[in-house]
Amino acid sequence: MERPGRLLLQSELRVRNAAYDVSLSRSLLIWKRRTSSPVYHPFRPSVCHSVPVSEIISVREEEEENGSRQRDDGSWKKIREREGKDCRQAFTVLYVERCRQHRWRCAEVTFTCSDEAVCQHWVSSIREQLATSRPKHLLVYINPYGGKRQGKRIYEQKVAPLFTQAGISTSVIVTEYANHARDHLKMEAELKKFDGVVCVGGDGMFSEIIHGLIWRTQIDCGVDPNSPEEALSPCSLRIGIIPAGSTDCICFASVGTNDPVTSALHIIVGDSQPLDVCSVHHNNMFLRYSVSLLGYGFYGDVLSDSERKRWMGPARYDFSGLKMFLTHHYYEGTVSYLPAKEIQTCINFQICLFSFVFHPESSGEWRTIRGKFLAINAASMSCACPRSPKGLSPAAHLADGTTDLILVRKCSRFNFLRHLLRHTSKDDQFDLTFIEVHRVRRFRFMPRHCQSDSDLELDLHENSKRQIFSQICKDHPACGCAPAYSSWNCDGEILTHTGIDVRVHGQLIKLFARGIEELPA
Ligand SMILES: CCCCCCCCCCCCC/C=C/[C@@H](O)[C@H](COP(=O)(O)O)NC(=O)CCCCCCCCCCCCCCC
Ligand SMILES: Nc1ncnc2c1ncn2[C@@H]1O[C@H](COP(=O)(O)OP(=O)(O)O)[C@@H](O)[C@H]1O
Ligand SMILES: [Ca+2]
Repeated sequence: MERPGRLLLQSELRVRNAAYDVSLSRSLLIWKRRTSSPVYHPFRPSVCHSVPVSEIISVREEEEENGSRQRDDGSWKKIREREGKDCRQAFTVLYVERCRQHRWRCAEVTFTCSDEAVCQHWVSSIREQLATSRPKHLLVYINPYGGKRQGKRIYEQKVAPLFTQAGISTSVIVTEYANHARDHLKMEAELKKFDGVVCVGGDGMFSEIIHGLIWRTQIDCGVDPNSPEEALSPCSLRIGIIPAGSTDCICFASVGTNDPVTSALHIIVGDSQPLDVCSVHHNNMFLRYSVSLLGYGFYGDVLSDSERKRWMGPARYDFSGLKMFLTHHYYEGTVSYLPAKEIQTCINFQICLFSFVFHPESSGEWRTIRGKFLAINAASMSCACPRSPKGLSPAAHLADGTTDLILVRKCSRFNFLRHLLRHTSKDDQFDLTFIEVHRVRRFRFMPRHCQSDSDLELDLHENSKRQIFSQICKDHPACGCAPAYSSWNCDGEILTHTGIDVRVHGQLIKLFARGIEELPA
């Protein structure tokens, strides 16, 4: 248990008619049952409770009348005074309770005191301790069409009541078209009025929010958002994600679950988790930002194919995933990357599996790999999601200024299936001869048909053969000859260019989250 530190308040209060010693410090609220006899009671239920002050959701005053509680709206006070009943003051503390799989729920405990002044002192003391780093005014964007189209209902039924309880005021915008939220943040939103932005939707909706917020921040700070070499200014507003999409991997990988109530509670207690953002350029022209997966080949093809099946809801990804697995296309190209240099081996192996602590500014030399790939994936975070609870790159860090470049070389369908299946089990999906993983700060990709003249000359002979074949293949799709290009899946959006230059901007944004907590053994 955490050490309580200097006590701010200590009283004897009652909980469900039993006497408790209750104490408040800057870090903990503790209530300990008073035992009338010193005799040991082996069957007595837990007698000492403690809650970190940082995990108290709110406090409200109650009035207790002969055991039956009433909310303090004034009306009861008058009746009580008139009738002179035996009344005591009470207050209720709402706090975070941990459930299975990183889920949080709201629990409550009501303390009764004999003295009204004592009660008020407790309420105001707890409220004073809650003041720091918690948001008071939030700007909420809801995508009503994400995932199973439940965004609006999820927000209204599960999230809004908690915000009200915690005294948070909100401005809610239900989007009317794609990029509505992005453009509102870019041009209209009065950001000074808010302590954070809430995104109700999936990864695509989150992507809209960060594009709006990052662009706006650069303009406000006088930074050119289009330049690939410029150091971008970090965004000061934190972003909360209420999961209501199809994959929800950004929420899952930063909170540990895709549960709207858990997310709402992380927002209320004011958690803060920095996040790396990749900028993607093509020939010095800005294309997009990415925080989760940038995937060429398999994941690009799955996304392109699934967009036409949006009516299927989240199941479209499984359908297209199976289809693209069977299609088994591979793509040729050159990947170059700047490795992140390790400076210190990770001490705690249990947290970081194979990982090291990397110095984000250090650099090695650019390295180049040419080959035939089923997939080229850059995971800037683990990309854990319900489909793959450990994610595409289980040891990726949320905010270390690096991305994990995963190269899946051309291999048999059987081997690719082994790789895919390992995403869902404890087996290491990288421990296969056709997989390579590099932790990088920057990388480039060039599909074979865009390579330089000298490269092209080398390939000329093969190329002309290929062009003839690709014509034949259009007419005879059954021949199985692979197309030359895939597309990039950039956090669930399709990129219009295949040759890209990617750079990681360490800790460019912040989430209302705390990363995935280690579960007690
Ligand atoms: C055989 C089982 C294989 C399971 C392999 C699962 C790997 C899943 C890794 C998922 C990484 C997700 C990264 C996040 C991407 C999102 O940004 C993005 C957008 O999300 P949004 O719609 O919420 O806005 N989502 C996606 O691009 C979805 C990717 C989903 C890929 C699913 C692939 C399923 C593969 C099925 C292969 C089946 C072979 C079966 C043979 C018998
Ligand atoms: N009101 C709207 N109408 C149509 N599309 C929208 C609207 N609001 C947002 N979008 C777009 O919907 C897409 C998918 O949203 P998202 O919330 O990520 O759901 P999903 O996880 O199902 O893909 C995003 O690209 C986003 O830009
Ligand atoms: Ca990272």
